[in-house]
Amino acid sequence: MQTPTAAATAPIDMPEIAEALARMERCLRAVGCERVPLDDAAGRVCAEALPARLDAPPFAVAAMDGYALRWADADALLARSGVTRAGDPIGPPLAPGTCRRIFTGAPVPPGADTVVVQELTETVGERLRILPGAEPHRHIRAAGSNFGTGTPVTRPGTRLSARDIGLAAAAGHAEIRVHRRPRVAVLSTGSELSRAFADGQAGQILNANRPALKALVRSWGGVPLDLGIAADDGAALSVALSRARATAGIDLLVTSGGASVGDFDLLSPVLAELGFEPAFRKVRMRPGKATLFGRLGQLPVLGLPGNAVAALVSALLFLGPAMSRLAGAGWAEPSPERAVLATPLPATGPRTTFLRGRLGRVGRGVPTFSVLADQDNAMLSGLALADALVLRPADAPPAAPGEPVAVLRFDLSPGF
Ligand SMILES: Nc1nc2c(c(=O)[nH]1)N[C@H]1C(S)=C(S)[C@@H](COP(=O)(O)OP(=O)(O)OC[C@H]3O[C@@H](n4cnc5c(N)ncnc54)[C@H](O)[C@@H]3O)O[C@H]1N2
Ligand code: MOO
Repeated sequence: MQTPTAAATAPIDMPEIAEALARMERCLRAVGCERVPLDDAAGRVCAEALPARLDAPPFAVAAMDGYALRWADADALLARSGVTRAGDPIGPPLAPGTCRRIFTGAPVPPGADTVVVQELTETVGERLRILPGAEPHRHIRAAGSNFGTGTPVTRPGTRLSARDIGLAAAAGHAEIRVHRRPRVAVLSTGSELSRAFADGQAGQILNANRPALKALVRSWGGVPLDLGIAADDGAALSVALSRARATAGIDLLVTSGGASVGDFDLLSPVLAELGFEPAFRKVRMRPGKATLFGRLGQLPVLGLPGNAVAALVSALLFLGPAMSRLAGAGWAEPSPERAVLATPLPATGPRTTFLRGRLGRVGRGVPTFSVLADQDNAMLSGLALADALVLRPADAPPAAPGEPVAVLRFDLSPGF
C-alpha cells in the first residue's frame, strides 16, 4: 500500500466525493494470487493471460452432416469412399472423383475442400449427386480457425465468466491463476448494539450494519471476517482496532458508527492515538458525511457512518471501488445514468445529496425516477424499497417533473 500522498499534503478537510475517492484509490493495491481449478474459478478475478496449448480446432472438422468432396468434382456423380465420424482418426486422403460420408465434428479428409449438407445430395445407384444450391468451400472449420497455439485466451483483471472458463478449458487448461478473495474485517461500534433479537433490552438497537456489510463484502468478491461489536468506550475500541491491525491477512477493515462528533463518537480520536494516517475524515455528501478512510499501520481502514442508510450509501460509493481494486479488477466507481424526474425534488443543502427512489420506464426512453417519501438516513425500509439513488449537486434548486437527473442504479452494483 502506498502512502496516502494527497493526505500528506492536503488538509484533512471535508473533500468532495471525487476527491475522497481519488485519495482512497491511491492507497489501495490488488491482493496476491493463487491457482485454482477451473471448476472453482467462476467470478474470480483472472491474474494471467493463459496461452492456448493447442490449435483449435486441432484439424479441419466438418461443421455439418453430409459429404466431404473436392468442389472441382461437384458436377460429377461421385463414388463413395468410406465414412468418418466425430472421434475417428483423420483417415486417408480423398481420391479425386470420390466423396466421403462425414458427420458434424469429424475430421475432414485431406484433399476435400467442401462439405455438402446431406439435404443437398441425392443417391444415384452407388453414387452421389450434388444438387443445385450447394456452395463451394462451405461447412469446414479450418485447423486453428478458433484460436492458434499460444493465443492468449484469458485477460488479467477481468472477472471470469462461464464463457471464459469454457474457452480456457477448450485451450487445454484445468487451472488458472486468480487473485485471492480480499479479506475484509467488519467491526461494528456502538454500546447500544445488541447481538441478536433475543438479547434486545431497553435502549438497544439490532445490529443491521454488520450483516449488511458482510453481505456486500461477499457479493463483491471478498471474504468477510466478523470482528463483532466494540462498545463506545475508548479502551474497548482501542483494543478492537489494535487487534485488527495485528491480525495477519486482513486486507481492509470496515467499521460502522462512532464516526461523527458526539461525545461517544470515539473512532477518530482513538484511531489518531493509534497512529492512524487519514486520507479523509469526512466527505461532503448526504447521507454519508461521517465516512473516513486512511491507514492504520499497513491496514487500510474505511469508517462508515452508523446510520444504516448512510452506511450502505457510503459503502456503495467507497467500499465498492475499494473491493474492486483489492480484488484485482481495477478501480470501478458506480457510474451515474440519465433519468427523468417523475416527481419534484426539494432544493439540496451544502453537500452532494443522494435521495432514494424508484425507476420506471416510459416507452424506450430513459427511465423515470420517483423519489420516495422516506429519506431518513437511519431507516432501512425506504432503502430496501428503492432501486436507485438520485444524485443531486450541492446547493441545487428544487427540480420539477420532466427535468433530467443523474441516478445510481442498484442493479449495476449486483448484491447492493
Ligand atoms: N451534532 C452532530 N450530530 C450528528 C452529525 C453532525 O454532523 N453533528 N452527523 C450526523 C450524521 S450525518 C450521521 S450519519 C451520524 C453519524 O454518526 P456515527 O457514524 O457516529 O454513528 P453513531 O452515532 O454510532 O450511530 C448513528 C445511528 O446509527 C445507529 N447505528 C449505529 N451502528 C449501527 C448498526 N451496526 N446497525 C444499526 N444501526 C446502527 C445508531 O444506533 C444511531 O442511531 O451522526 C449524526 N449526528
Ligand atoms: O451524512 Mo450522515 O452520514 O447523513 O447520514
